[in-house]
Amino acid sequence: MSHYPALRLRRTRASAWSRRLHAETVLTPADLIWPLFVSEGEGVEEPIASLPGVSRWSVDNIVARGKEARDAGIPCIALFPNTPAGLRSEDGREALNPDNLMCRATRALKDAVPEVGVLTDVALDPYTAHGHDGLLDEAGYVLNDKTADMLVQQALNQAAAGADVIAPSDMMDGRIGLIRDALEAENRINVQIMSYAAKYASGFYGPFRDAVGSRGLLKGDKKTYQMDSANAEEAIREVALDLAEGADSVMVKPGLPYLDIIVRVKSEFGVPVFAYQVSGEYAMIEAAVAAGAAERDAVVLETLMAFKRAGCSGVLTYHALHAARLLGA
Ligand SMILES: NCc1[nH]cc(CCC(=O)O)c1CC(=O)O
Ligand SMILES: [Mg+2]
Repeated sequence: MSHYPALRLRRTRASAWSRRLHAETVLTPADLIWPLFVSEGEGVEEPIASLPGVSRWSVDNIVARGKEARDAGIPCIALFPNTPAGLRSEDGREALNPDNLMCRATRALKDAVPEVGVLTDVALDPYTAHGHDGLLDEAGYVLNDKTADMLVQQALNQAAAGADVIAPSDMMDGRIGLIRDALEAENRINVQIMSYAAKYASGFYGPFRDAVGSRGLLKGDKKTYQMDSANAEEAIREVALDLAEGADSVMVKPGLPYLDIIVRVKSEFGVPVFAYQVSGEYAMIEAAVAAGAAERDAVVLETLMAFKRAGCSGVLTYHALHAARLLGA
């Protein structure tokens, strides 16, 4: 082992070509999943105040975004609906409607840009009148098994519309195995499941709840089903169960505050791990940029690289299109 002055770690950093040559991690457009919010109507773009730069789009405009994704080299889009108020109910049954917003957007995307993957969110919160991810008992507790039965039907509904990846974000116990069995029974053997396996009850979801219209409806919090930020061992158990039940990949969410969880999951299981850089994280970056405290391009790419360095296969990020264009297809 040589020492200074023979050993100088700055030597390989001295020029751009050498920094590129020595980079341990790469970030490309292929690492990005772009979350999009779907609204009713035609030709509609609805900006979301708490998520500056992000809009809800009607199905026709979602197709246009799909083409942008393809052209920028983004492999996959994630869809979330802003269900019209009149279609929200106690049991969220609109989630099972084969012509709901998600299914229409999925069909339109698979029709127009089949080469882009479509990942659909399985959870009832965009469809319930109370904004929770499942069915409530009289005391307001989210019922696990009855909710899981609904989630299975919701997943089958999305798969029938053409979803490539089913992504349950509800945190009910046992739902991955139930969904996998149901997909097998319908012979949808190549539909993937990306489990939101370690999803924390977080203060970083606020702008998302504005985007899907559930913030004003939500009573209480989601701490009886989403994880406690104090816990890491429990995240390992969640991931182990979802993998045993048939998940193809697992997600950690939110992103940057939970990089330690990503590292542990990756080293423990060696499976594809994804991070969701959530709405509040996006909003923090945009607020810092607006305040003149940060330069957007630099912090966007730096945070996305952090996920790759931690071991992620990819990242769901509202900055996906911007980042993909910076990186070049
Ligand atoms: N099923 C709910 C869901 N799916 C994705 C997000 C958050 C994503 C984001 O903040 O960007 C949430 C919010 C919540 O759990 O209340
Ligand atoms: Mg679980």
